[in-house]
Amino acid sequence: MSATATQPLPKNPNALELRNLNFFYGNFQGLKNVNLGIEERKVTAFIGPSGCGKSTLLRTLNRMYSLYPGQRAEGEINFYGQNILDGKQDINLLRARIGMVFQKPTPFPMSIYDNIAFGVKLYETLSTSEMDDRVEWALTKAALWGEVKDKLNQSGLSLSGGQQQRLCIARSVAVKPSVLLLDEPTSALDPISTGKVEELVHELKKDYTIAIVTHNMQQAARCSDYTAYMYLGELVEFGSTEQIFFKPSKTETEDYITGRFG
Ligand SMILES: Nc1ncnc2c1ncn2[C@@H]1O[C@H](COP(=O)(O)OP(=O)(O)OP(=O)(O)O)[C@@H](O)[C@H]1O
Repeated sequence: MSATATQPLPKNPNALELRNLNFFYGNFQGLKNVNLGIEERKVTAFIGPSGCGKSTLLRTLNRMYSLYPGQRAEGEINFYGQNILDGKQDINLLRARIGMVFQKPTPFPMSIYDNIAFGVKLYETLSTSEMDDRVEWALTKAALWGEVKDKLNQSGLSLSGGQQQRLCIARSVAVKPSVLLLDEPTSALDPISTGKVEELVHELKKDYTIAIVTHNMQQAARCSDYTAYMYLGELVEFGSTEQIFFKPSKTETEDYITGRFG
């Protein structure tokens, strides 16, 4: 037997490393001492019952919370070695490098083309033809180009829900992030659109590190390489998706996975 057949594949470096991460909504502690590494160019899923802190955790990863007074994070979130919680971060640049897609599709009330170009213009000065290329590239990455290439001047709001969500993914991808945070990206979509977004996640992980919050256990099992099970603000268990689903080491995880929770 060759050596490679018995050895685990080498891991990619971690894009993000959370160390003793605590998060507070005023006096309420939403995350409790979370430690976790998010591997580069893999999909990490966050699962757990409603209110366990999945979205809170995702929102700390690009400091989305800092838009809201009274919310604060303590500890470290090292993004390729740099702690993004320290005061020196350029938040706009950080959000370009760590993009986020929300549960409900949120296209801007502008054309499909401008939905993509708008964010790019904040960070780069491109010629018209370079911008055309970037728009096509991002829409192709988001598996939407074929459906919209003849109507780029139509409003983004004229698209179906599933198309709008892929437009939002294209918008994030267009600024060439290294990490994509997806917060229940398919919960407002029908099964066909959900399937398309899941295929897209699979494609995108070749180039991007992805963290996805989902309520849908099958989705976590289908899409992710790693799964984190959270409960009451704590990270209960983290491991390969196969291990978490087939050999969870904690009873709490097993109860949740098998539907015995609650
Ligand atoms: N703006 C806020 N102010 C105060 N508490 C909040 C706020 N947002 C969330 N929380 C609380 O923080 C905890 C974690 O919420 P969070 O939205 O992260 O959970 P979740 O696991 O994503 O839940 P769901 O699956 O229902 O979306 C919950 O107890 C929630 O009530």
